Amino acid sequence: MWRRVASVSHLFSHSKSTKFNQGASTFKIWETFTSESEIPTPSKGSPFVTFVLGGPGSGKGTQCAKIVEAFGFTHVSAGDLLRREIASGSAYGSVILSTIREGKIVPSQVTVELIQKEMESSDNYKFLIDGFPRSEENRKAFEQTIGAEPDVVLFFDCPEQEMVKRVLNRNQGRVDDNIDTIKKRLEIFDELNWPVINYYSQRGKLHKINAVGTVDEIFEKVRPIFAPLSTLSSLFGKDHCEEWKFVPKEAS
Ligand SMILES: Nc1ncnc2c1ncn2[C@@H]1O[C@H](COP(=O)(O)OP(=O)(O)O)[C@@H](O)[C@H]1O
Ligand SMILES: O=c1ccn([C@@H]2O[C@H](COP(=O)(O)OP(=O)(O)O)[C@@H](O)[C@H]2O)c(=O)[nH]1
Ligand SMILES: [Mg+2]
Repeated sequence: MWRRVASVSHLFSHSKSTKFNQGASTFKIWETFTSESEIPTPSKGSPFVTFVLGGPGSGKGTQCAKIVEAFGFTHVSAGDLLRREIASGSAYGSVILSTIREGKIVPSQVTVELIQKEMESSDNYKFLIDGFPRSEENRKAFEQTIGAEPDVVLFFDCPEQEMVKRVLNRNQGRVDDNIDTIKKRLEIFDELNWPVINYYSQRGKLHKINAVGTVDEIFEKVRPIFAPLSTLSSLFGKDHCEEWKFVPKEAS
């Protein structure tokens, strides 16, 4: 279900000044809409953020590519940003590399800064944040730094055996796609990611998707979650859609 909300000023209550929270006028625009007009009014815009969660090999990246193609999101993969940072020879590179090798989680400050830069350099307002947040600490750091909460949270639910099989067959030359690191990543996922999943489930934002099946079968479960976005785009145009927020169904 979709409804119009009082813009997004509530999303930015703890925020620093970022590209996305400078529109103090947006609440006034909503007041104008509710009191005087039935026609949606363009606002300064706000990010439409989707977090994409799931264990290693659950198919997050694969499904993100399909969502980008169908719904025009910008894909921000936290893992890819970290790997790019290593490849660039940055000061953080060696710490990131050893953390990834051990299957642990890179300090939130580093990851959030990379995500923030990526979001701010994009002209798009729809973002898929893939593989993040991996812990409650990650989640809180994002909220505080970016000043936004996710509108939608996808969780690809996949049995461990299937995840291990997929990761071992991934063939992308990743330093962490070996059986020892996968075991550690699964342990860390169990310990630190479940609290994040439960947090969003309690807030009614979580869409749990059974990640077993073909890529297309799984995408057919994802598609209806975003279908209202394209309906709104065709009815009102992009600017007007920035004024709409998704009100998710109860988590399944
Ligand atoms: N539904 C699926 N069935 C079988 N293999 C899949 C499926 N989805 C993705 N894969 C493959 O599994 C591996 C891991 O997928 P990926 O999207 O990288 O997962 P994640 O980003 O969650 O680690 C890749 O080699 C991918 O091609
Ligand atoms: O927010 C993040 C995302 C990734 N990682 C690190 O990067 C690795 C690979 O993450 P990616 O999301 O690429 O792995 P996937 O789940 O897709 O296999 C993880 O195991 C972590 O060590 C991290 O520390 N923080
Ligand atoms: Mg991935």
